[in-house]
Amino acid sequence: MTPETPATPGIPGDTVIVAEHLRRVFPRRGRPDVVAVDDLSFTVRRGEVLGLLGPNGAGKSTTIKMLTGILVPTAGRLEVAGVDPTRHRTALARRMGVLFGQRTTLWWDLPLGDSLDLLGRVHRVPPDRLRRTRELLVDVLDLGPLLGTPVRQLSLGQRVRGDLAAALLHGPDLLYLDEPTIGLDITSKRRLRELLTTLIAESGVTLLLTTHDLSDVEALCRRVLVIDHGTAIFDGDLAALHVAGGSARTLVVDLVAPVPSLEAPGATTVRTEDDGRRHWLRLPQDASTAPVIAAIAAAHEIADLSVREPEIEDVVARLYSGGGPAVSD
Ligand SMILES: Nc1ncnc2c1ncn2[C@@H]1O[C@H](COP(=O)(O)OP(=O)(O)OP(=O)(O)O)[C@@H](O)[C@H]1O
Repeated sequence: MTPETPATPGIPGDTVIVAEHLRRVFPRRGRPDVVAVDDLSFTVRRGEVLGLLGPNGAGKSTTIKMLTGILVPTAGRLEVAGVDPTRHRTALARRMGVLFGQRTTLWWDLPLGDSLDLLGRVHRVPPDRLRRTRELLVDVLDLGPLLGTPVRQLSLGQRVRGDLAAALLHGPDLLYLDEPTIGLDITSKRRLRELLTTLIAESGVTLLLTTHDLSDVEALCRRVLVIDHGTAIFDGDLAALHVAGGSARTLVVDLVAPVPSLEAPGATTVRTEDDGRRHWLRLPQDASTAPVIAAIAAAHEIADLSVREPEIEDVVARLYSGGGPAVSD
């Protein structure tokens, strides 16, 4: 494997991934080709945690597969740790961990422990280091009681934990997690997120995560890349995502005496119910509710009120559909 970092002018030296005008087409016999990834460009710096979001079929898994070298791009340029992943797949595999939540990389018929040992040998991890890392992962992922169980007998949550151990066994500094929490119960999800949070903080790993669970993104990612129809429609941090999605806070006001419409400076009434007793007012996400509440209270007797923060789900859904501002109701 050649250079560690890309020598592309204008790209910071700690950049680990460079994707430029990436395209991947799947030809189909007798039917139109599928353009899974289309003119996708982005960079990732060392230690960054990037959430890859997009609706079903947007091209997220195809992108991850190109990054790992499993799939060859039809066009465009891809550089991972300074090399072309399809030409240096084996060398990159030593520093890369991959988890596909929907399928296992473990041997189906082998006990989990044997699978892990075998993988350690495949990656040529020195025995001492393998033993230490294996012990640590077994402890943190609570795999002890499962080591003797054939992978096919593990529950989904147990299997994903086993797969995560497999992905981390050789100490990768680049981690691709494709839907790691899919199908997990709330407790397993929380544990996995906590583990990843610790890993990110302690090891400085670069992590690319695809998920449909936006609470994964809120828990783990600072930056998100939203893909739709194979191309990037947003690249930035979570705060910018709210701005791009037209996020709004919603003030729900219950009045003692009904009014047909409620006016307040800085807010727009978006809904009225209960014969004019309950009103929904929308404010920009960064606006203070205090002056709006004060203005309403000066003119009306308030029975109750609540503020609803925008849901990231609504914001992202708006982006997918290219729609207007997100309003929580
Ligand atoms: N091997 C293949 N042959 C033909 N078409 C494919 C192949 N792999 C993926 N596709 C198509 O490419 C498009 C992108 O698929 P991809 O799996 O990358 O999407 P995704 O964003 O990961 O979706 P999801 O959220 O549903 O997992 C889809 O239309 C899919 O049907």
